[in-house]
Amino acid sequence: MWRRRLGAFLLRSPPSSSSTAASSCQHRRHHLLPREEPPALNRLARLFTSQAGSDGGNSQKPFIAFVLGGPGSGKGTQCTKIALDFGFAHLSAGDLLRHEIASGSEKGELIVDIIKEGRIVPSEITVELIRKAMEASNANKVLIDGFPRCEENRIAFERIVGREPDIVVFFDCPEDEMVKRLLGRNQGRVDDNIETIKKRLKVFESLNIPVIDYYSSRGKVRKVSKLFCSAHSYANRTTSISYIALTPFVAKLNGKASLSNCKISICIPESI
Ligand SMILES: Nc1ncnc2c1ncn2[C@@H]1O[C@H](COP(=O)(O)OP(=O)(O)O)[C@@H](O)[C@H]1O
Ligand SMILES: O=c1ccn([C@@H]2O[C@H](COP(=O)(O)OP(=O)(O)O)[C@@H](O)[C@H]2O)c(=O)[nH]1
Ligand SMILES: [Mg+2]
Repeated sequence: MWRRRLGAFLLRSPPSSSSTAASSCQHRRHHLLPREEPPALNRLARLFTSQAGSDGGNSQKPFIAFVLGGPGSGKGTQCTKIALDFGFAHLSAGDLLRHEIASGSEKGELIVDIIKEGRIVPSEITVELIRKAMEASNANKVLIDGFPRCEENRIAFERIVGREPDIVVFFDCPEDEMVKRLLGRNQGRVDDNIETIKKRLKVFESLNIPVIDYYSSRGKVRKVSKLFCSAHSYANRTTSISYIALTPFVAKLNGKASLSNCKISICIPESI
């Protein structure tokens, strides 16, 4: 009785309006975030069925999932697990930038200053690093973690790579939880201090949320709700939830035609 199914938390309505793409990284608030919906596993079944017949995995193009969420929302943690379990290549935009810094290049000097201030690195630098990493990985399923950070990033990616993502997984973590996690992350990062964290949170709200709104309006966003993102004592379940966000698509890629092959629901205590 104290348990309920939650697969449907991740299912969103189909696109209801056209894009509101901005041409540059502007500061603004947004109202098109995906809605929470009541349980409806039949909708999941329909979604799966509608995907199963399409060109699942046979095309030359890799399947692309953008993984977004505020700083400290758990993107990297979840991507590592998804990559292991589902055979995705995990490309972290932040790690690619930090790698460039570590290489001692001139570009790296510019990047480190921007990261210290919590600002966004010019699109052409990041997109080029991602494009090269995608090419080098030669993977047919790619998680792009922490990118695009703003509308300008998104537009540059779509122009240069010539693709939209297939889906966008969004970790909607409460701000206080993100701050707590970042302050405890202990990876010696130049940006995990309270001053920079405040700036990063502002940049996330004003520049990254519009990207999520945009993809939401195109029906691509699978949101992991605040409730589950903040459930730190249920880290494994949070992982299961990100599986659910991806499962219909992974099943499509694997060419599986039966729902019984998918992890389509999990049970959690009502209390969290
Ligand atoms: N569900 C969770 N509960 C508690 N701590 C978490 C959870 N997910 C991630 N963390 C921790 O929070 C910090 C930030 O996680 P990370 O995956 O690096 O987030 P992001 O990539 O979104 O910034 C890390 O120290 C990580 O171990
Ligand atoms: O596409 C990107 C990804 C990251 N960053 C910069 O790199 C920092 C760290 O990004 P990362 O994704 O590693 O941080 P996280 O959100 O995982 O804490 C960000 O604050 C930005 O300054 C950026 O400019 N563009
Ligand atoms: Mg990260």
